[in-house]
Amino acid sequence: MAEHSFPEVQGGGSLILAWQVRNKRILVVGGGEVAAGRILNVLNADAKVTVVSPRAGLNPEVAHRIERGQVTYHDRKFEPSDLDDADMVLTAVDDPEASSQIWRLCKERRIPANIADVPPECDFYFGSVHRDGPLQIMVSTNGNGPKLANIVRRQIAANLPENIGDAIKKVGMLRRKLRKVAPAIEEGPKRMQWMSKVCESWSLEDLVEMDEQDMERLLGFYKPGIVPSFEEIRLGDESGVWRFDGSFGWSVVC
Ligand SMILES: C[C@@]1(CC(=O)O)C2=NC(=C\c3[nH]c(c(CCC(=O)O)c3CC(=O)O)Cc3[nH]c(c(CC(=O)O)c3CCC(=O)O)/C=C3\N/C(=C\2)[C@@H](CCC(=O)O)[C@]3(C)CC(=O)O)/[C@H]1CCC(=O)O
Ligand SMILES: NC(=O)c1ccc[n+]([C@@H]2O[C@H](COP(=O)([O-])OP(=O)(O)OC[C@H]3O[C@@H](n4cnc5c(N)ncnc54)[C@H](O)[C@@H]3O)[C@@H](O)[C@H]2O)c1
Repeated sequence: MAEHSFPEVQGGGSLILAWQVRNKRILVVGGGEVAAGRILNVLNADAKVTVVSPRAGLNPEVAHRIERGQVTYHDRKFEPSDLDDADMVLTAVDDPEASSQIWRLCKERRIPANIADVPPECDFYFGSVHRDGPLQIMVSTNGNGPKLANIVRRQIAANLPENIGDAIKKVGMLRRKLRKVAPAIEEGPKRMQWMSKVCESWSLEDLVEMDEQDMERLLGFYKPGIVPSFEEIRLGDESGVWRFDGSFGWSVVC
């Protein structure tokens, strides 16, 4: 029997996920610079954010979010009842005792929490995030060097294709249309194979250029399992691809 080679387990890492917090209630305790960063992160993920922090200690960015009504605000120190309707808690206060009390209460109530500055009291760490439309890249050094996470993130971002976010947007549109054209669960493998071929064979520029009409035309080739090139799609009737004879493109086993 052939010897399999499976990945080695490398313990000591984090489970990096894309946590869906849309409309989840997130409590941020503290209104300083660190809180400002946390608030932006969770607003970018469409959470419902409540901030508890005395007005005197508010950072200008946090004050701006409050003024704009982007968050619900309580002008006072933390009280245990603040946890009553929280799905997640983020603390960023300059008071270690208050931090630890909040952590203990969160544990009792099984609410996931991030306590800034106290890694052993964090259920999850934040990371350094690059965002370009639907694309998000997070770098974590697992508590070893947050500043280095920032530096690595910027280096990665500088080396990305300029139009990657727009290309991903277009692929998202095409996938949603494809699921309308071929909604059956049994079609999953064929859908996935066809989408993979589109992503592999079209350049990012092609994907960015692709308009609604191109998408409709391209989707016309899903049934026979073919992926014409962008040029063939744009040329339309002149390209010959519209009179498909099975001699080009990729065939997908149905
Ligand atoms: C990535 C980022 C995300 C964010 O916060 O959103 C983030 N810290 C950032 C910046 C930053 N933080 C600190 C400095 C000063 C320089 C330095 O110390 O290096 C700088 C640099 C700066 O400010 O530019 C100080 C610091 N941070 C922590 C401690 C406690 C400790 O280590 O014990 C101390 C020491 C306090 C002290 O010594 O007193 C702990 C954590 N900070 C984390 C995340 C988690 C681990 C992430 C990872 O390892 O990858 C973790 C474990 C928990 C958490 O907070 O979730 C964000 C960069 C975002 C960006 O700019 O892109
Ligand atoms: N993890 C990280 O990435 C990171 C980076 C830098 C600093 N820190 C740490 O995070 C903490 C916050 O940093 P900062 O620069 O935002 O501090 P800051 O002093 O600017 O802000 C602290 C905020 O907490 C509020 N506050 C204090 N006690 C409170 C309570 N009981 N209830 C509600 N609000 C309360 C204050 O009013 C203020 O708005 C500090 O402990 C700092 O050392 C963490």
